[in-house]
Amino acid sequence: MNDYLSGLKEGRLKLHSLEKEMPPKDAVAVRRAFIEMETGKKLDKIGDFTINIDRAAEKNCENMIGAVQVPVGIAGKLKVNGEYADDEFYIPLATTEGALVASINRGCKAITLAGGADVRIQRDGMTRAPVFAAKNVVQATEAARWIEENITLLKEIAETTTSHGKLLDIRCFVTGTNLHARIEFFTGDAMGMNMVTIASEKVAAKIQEETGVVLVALSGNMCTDKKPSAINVILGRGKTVVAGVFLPDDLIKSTFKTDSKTMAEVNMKKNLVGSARAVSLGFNSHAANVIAAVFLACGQDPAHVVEGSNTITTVEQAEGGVYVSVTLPSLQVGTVGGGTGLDTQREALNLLGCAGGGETSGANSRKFAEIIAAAVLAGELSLIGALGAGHLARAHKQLGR
Ligand SMILES: CC(C)(COP(=O)([O-])OP(=O)([O-])OC[C@H]1O[C@@H](n2cnc3c(N)ncnc32)[C@H](O)[C@@H]1OP(=O)([O-])[O-])[C@@H](O)C(=O)NCCC(=O)NCCSC(=O)C[C@@](C)(O)CC(=O)[O-]
Ligand SMILES: NC(=O)C1=CN([C@@H]2O[C@H](COP(=O)(O)OP(=O)(O)OC[C@H]3O[C@@H](n4cnc5c(N)ncnc54)[C@H](OP(=O)(O)O)[C@@H]3O)[C@@H](O)[C@H]2O)C=CC1
Repeated sequence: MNDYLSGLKEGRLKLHSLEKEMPPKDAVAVRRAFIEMETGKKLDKIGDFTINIDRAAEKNCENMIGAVQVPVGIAGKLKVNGEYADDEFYIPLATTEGALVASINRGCKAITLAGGADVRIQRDGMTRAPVFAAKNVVQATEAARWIEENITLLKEIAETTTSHGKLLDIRCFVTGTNLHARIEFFTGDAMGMNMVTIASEKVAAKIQEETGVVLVALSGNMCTDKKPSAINVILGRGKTVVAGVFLPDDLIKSTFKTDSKTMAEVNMKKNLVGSARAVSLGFNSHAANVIAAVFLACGQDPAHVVEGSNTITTVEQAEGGVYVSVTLPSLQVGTVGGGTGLDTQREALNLLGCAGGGETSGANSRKFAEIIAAAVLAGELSLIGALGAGHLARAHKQLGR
């Protein structure tokens, strides 16, 4: 250990090269000891964890020194009436926000008593949008036309890079001399960002070769990855999912201590008018809370909570109750790849019955997406109910501090 520490101190060794000198388990320990030595801060809690270091240090995290732990709670059972998820589920939620699990749990109870959440996937496609520079608007337009006329050729080229990915469509956007090509792929059970980025590089090279426009950036932000954007709301990204449930008046009263008129009014004035006045892209109460908690528990890319937060919630009064729905235009999830292979995250996915590849390609990631949409519906119901009953502050006083 001391030799390595002095090597790091003297610059003979680099922190990120330790895995070349020793097994990942030792490299992580040496790196942590060096940081403790340099800073004088103890890291023994960060150094105490159970996930497999070999996998994490090689595939998920460079310069690894340990892991932080986030408490995982359970909500449910939650009955989901989906095309891929058709069962009752316990939902794993990683969070530090007191009252969140209780709230989602309450929503799950109401949904399950009401017969379950109906869930459907409207669209399934992950996107990458390279940007090209043209000499003038004529060349930009001609290149866009060439792309649209040669999608079959570009599809063949893209699919030489992946056995699971399928190119579905390319939409071109010309802005002056800029050409953005938004390429959409079916990515099976993977969330797909690495897959589509690798495939898009080959597609972009062919476009450049055939049309003379010059690739400026493989991601030109019209994808749009990890940023709020209207394009994802309108065209979708990842999975576009809709979930709904009818709640009868007696169930609203017994579970949420409020009534249908109040829930509809809270939704209209808060989620629709309030969000419009704020020019928010999220017309919901706290979809991001549910998505973040499931994402952390199940090894998803946490930055994709941004896209999930553009959910739209509706509450409509109907004969004898309310019909409540959530629409998630861009939910990006995978059950293989990324962080899904880490031991604890895989266990959480396994609890939902969707770890790994599905029986047919994409079946597991779609099942997972349907479960998340139903859980978002549960969270929305409970928070709207709590606001209607005037219980939000009380709940967080009792459970969150
Ligand atoms: C806290 C509750 C659920 C109490 O709700 P309640 O109705 O007063 O409690 P209850 O004792 O009558 O229990 C009803 C059900 O709630 C669940 N429940 C109740 N307690 C627990 C618990 N300890 N652990 C697990 N589950 C619990 C459980 O399902 C229970 O049924 P049971 O199983 O007993 O038949 C309710 O007041 C509530 O949901 N409040 C809202 C809290 C919330 O949604 N917070 C979200 C985070 S806020 C935020 O981050 C976003 C925000 C607010 O800023 C966004 C915005 O701008 O709107
Ligand atoms: N590169 C980028 O720009 C970005 C990367 N990311 C990161 O990308 C990672 C996720 O990328 P992703 O491509 O999902 O995962 P991986 O890069 O881990 O690749 C998943 C691979 O698994 C293979 N595979 C095996 N079984 C299946 C199956 N049933 N369905 C689909 N694929 C299967 C596929 O191989 P094959 O293709 O050969 O069929 C696929 O390419 C995350 O770590 C995320 O943080 C996030 C945003 C941007």
